[in-house]
Amino acid sequence: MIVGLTGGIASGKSTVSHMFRKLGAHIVDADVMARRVVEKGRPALQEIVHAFGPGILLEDGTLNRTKLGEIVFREEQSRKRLNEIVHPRVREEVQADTTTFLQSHPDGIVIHDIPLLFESKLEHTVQAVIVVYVSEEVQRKRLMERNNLTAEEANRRIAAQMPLREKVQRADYKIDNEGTLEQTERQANQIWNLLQKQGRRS
Ligand SMILES: CC(C)(COP(=O)(O)OP(=O)(O)OC[C@H]1O[C@@H](n2cnc3c(N)ncnc32)[C@H](O)[C@@H]1O)[C@@H](O)C(=O)NCCC(=O)NCCS
Ligand SMILES: Nc1ncnc2c1ncn2[C@@H]1O[C@H](COP(=O)(O)OP(=O)(O)OP(=O)(O)O)[C@@H](O)[C@H]1O
Repeated sequence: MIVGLTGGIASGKSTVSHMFRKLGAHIVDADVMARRVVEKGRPALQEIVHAFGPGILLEDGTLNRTKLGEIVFREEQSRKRLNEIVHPRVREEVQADTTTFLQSHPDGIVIHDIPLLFESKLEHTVQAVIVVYVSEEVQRKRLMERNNLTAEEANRRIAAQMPLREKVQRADYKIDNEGTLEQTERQANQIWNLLQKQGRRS
């Protein structure tokens, strides 16, 4: 069974995916895949240099993620260009990892942690979608603290995604991550039990 886990930037997807991992899920993290496909020597990195210029690399030849982030969260066209380079490769890696896992664990639950699941129209690739949500105020505060951003920078990143309330409306399961980690974990446990029942039925 494949389940999508999504939300807004800094709404708590990684926090929740760690909880599901502890419960026994196999997690496929799109952010991890997106880092892997742009490592030194990979064709996507060459394409990024072609599109954004050699100044987008650090001295050691790896991607300057801070600089690229500043560009793409400011300019929609640049973001689209980067997405065109990175997303098809991330999709391939997600699929390959999932196939390999399910071959050896046919009854396992695979969770696709994909921040842009709805934006990229990937709902049809999963059997259920879990959305992790917080209010926009808490989202901005946690994002500013985690990434050391100004309110304006954080707002630009939030605006680069579908509004979180729209994602909540499309969810099969919702996790309110505004409270304590214990409160979040309780919701994750309940959903895990429901997913196991759903898996046995299908
Ligand atoms: C712009 C980049 C270099 C910034 O790197 P950085 O290390 O600062 O951030 P990181 O990759 O950890 O992403 C943090 C969060 O930003 C959000 N985000 C990232 N890319 C995008 C995007 N293209 N559009 C909207 N939101 C995005 C996601 O919520 C993600 O979880 C990087 O995010 C990137 O390569 N983005 C393009 C690939 C992508 O879309 N990744 C997201 C899921 S596949
Ligand atoms: N319930 C909570 N209480 C307090 N802080 C939290 C809670 N959940 C998450 N955080 C913190 O909020 C920040 C964002 O959480 P996390 O990294 O899990 O979000 P994410 O949705 O995976 O982010 P991204 O989209 O950027 O990958 C982190 O610094 C995390 O430690």
